[in-house]
Amino acid sequence: MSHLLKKPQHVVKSEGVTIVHDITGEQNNLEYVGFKVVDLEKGSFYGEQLNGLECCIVVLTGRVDVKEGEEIFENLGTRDNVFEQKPTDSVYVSNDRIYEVKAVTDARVALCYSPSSEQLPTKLIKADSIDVEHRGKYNNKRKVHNILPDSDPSANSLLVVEVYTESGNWSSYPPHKHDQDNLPEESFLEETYYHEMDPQQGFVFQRVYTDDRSLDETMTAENGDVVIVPKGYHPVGVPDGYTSYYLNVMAGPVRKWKFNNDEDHEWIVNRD
Ligand SMILES: O=C[C@H](O)[C@@H](O)[C@H](O)CC(=O)O
Repeated sequence: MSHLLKKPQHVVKSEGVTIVHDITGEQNNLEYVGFKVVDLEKGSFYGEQLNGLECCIVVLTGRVDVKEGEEIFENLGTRDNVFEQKPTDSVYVSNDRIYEVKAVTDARVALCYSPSSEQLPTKLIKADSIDVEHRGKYNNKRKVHNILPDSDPSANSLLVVEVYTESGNWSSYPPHKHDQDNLPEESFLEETYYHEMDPQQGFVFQRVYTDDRSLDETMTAENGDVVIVPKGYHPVGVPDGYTSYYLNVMAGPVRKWKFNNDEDHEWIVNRD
């Protein structure tokens, strides 16, 4: 199995709290991006101190309260299943703060981390404030919820989006990369993909590859899997009959999403 593919681990942390994915610290081969998925049973709590990291708490499913200092954001979340395709609520929490999530219902949250040293205000990113973007044509149509895009100055290094790709379509396509710290030509952003499938037994094909093919991994990502993108192009293909969801976390030395398409496939974009 590719070293870039991470299967759900489901580690019980405490009563009612299960760590589905923990891609942080030693087990993380990324320098900028960290990622966790946590399942919370109704009434349970999960919290942490953010030393030198900022975090975007994305309420994937269910309802939660989020507390940071004197701030309490209650009954966050808009959906019981990501495939309701409604934007959801998120909370941005900056470095050196302590937050706590309480599950109002059974819930699944994504914790998206990146380095931060200039403490910024805690911010509720309401579902109804999310920019919904329709990209692509022919068979590369996809819908993007821009949760923390680089146009939003609320974070220091973190970028978070979620993407829906319908049956028979491709996304992150034509293949593009953002692995050069060379602005204004290209930015260097590591990336993670948290995948879900509808129906659940579905899968997508994801390739992660570089121009010189020194990295060239093609993976089958199933429901709940995470794919790590340290560098290179990273297209996703969705088989007929299934809908793909993924949550992207990106971060690097500069908080700018400036990518370049694989020249071999640039023609895809230029069709009428
Ligand atoms: O670089 C960003 C990620 O590859 C996805 O967020 C991608 O841009 C989504 C898409 O436009 O298909």
